[in-house]
Amino acid sequence: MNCFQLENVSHRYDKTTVLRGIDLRLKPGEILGLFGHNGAGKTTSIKLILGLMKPSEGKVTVLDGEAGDPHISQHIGYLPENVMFYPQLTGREILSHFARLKGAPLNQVPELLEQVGLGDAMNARTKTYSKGMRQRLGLAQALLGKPKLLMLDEPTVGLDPVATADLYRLLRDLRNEGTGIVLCSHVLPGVEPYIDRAAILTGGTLKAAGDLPALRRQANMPVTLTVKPAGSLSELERVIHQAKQSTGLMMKNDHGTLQVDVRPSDKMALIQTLMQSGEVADLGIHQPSLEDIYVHFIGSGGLAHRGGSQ
Ligand SMILES: Nc1ncnc2c1ncn2[C@@H]1O[C@H](COP(=O)(O)OP(=O)(O)OP(=O)(O)O)[C@@H](O)[C@H]1O
Repeated sequence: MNCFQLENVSHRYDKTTVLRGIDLRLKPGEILGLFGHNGAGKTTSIKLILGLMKPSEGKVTVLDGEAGDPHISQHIGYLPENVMFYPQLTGREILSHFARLKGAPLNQVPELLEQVGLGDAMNARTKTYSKGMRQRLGLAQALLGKPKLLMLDEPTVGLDPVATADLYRLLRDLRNEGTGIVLCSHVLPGVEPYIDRAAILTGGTLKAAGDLPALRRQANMPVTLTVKPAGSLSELERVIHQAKQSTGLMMKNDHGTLQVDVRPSDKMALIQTLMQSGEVADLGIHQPSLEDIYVHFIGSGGLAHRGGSQ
């Protein structure tokens, strides 16, 4: 079973095409990070999976059924980008209301509020909640009924670093219990260890999708070696220049340490040359991070989009 599958999906608002030929799927027990600049098409993709809209072209399958079918929707949890609640009601009252709407057992309510860290505040009116507390209440709402597919649009907005780490840990637990999770965001720092795969959208097109090693291979970005000389820096530079892999190498002296950018396929050979030279006191290897990969795929077009109208 797939939690969802998009097959050659395109979508238009009036005459403007905002998604083009998207192929993407999510398996149970997997966390997919859906990343893209403002206006890339993340929310539109989510709305299609939720069945709030039909795609202009292509097919959307959710939990092996049709997107929007109420029998399917009851197994989906959704945290929208902007959560709003009745200010006069308490967190507990609000969550109980959503539980009734969703047909979820009411005894889940206090349990979930504890789980998201609102145990002490569940009987306070939400007008007294901070932004982060409202976000946690939104998350509790999304978790009602133990969804098989959980879709979170910008879930870390308003959360402090500790709450963000708590959220990611909670998502990992749910993932381990078999929930398929979509984490939709343009906030990348910190998310890398918690996702299984990333999909990078730009201008309505899926630029890349896969786990981090696959994305690294696809991007073929250089690996950076930080090399500390055992003796003189110039001798170390000479060894690197003479190395067979030196074509296209970028080298920079950073306070007496060399930063060397090397193609992934040349990395091991260069490390061997360096170690055999006896000129290396210490060596660090820095793979491109998710943020580096994102910037690589989004490119300057992404910068233009990010400074765009949204
Ligand atoms: N209801 C709508 N009618 C017309 N155009 C829309 C509508 N909703 C979104 N769009 C346009 O579709 C494109 C994709 O928007 P979408 O909200 O899916 O992007 P996003 O990646 O979620 O962006 P953000 O990170 O800013 O939330 C944008 O150009 C946006 O202006």
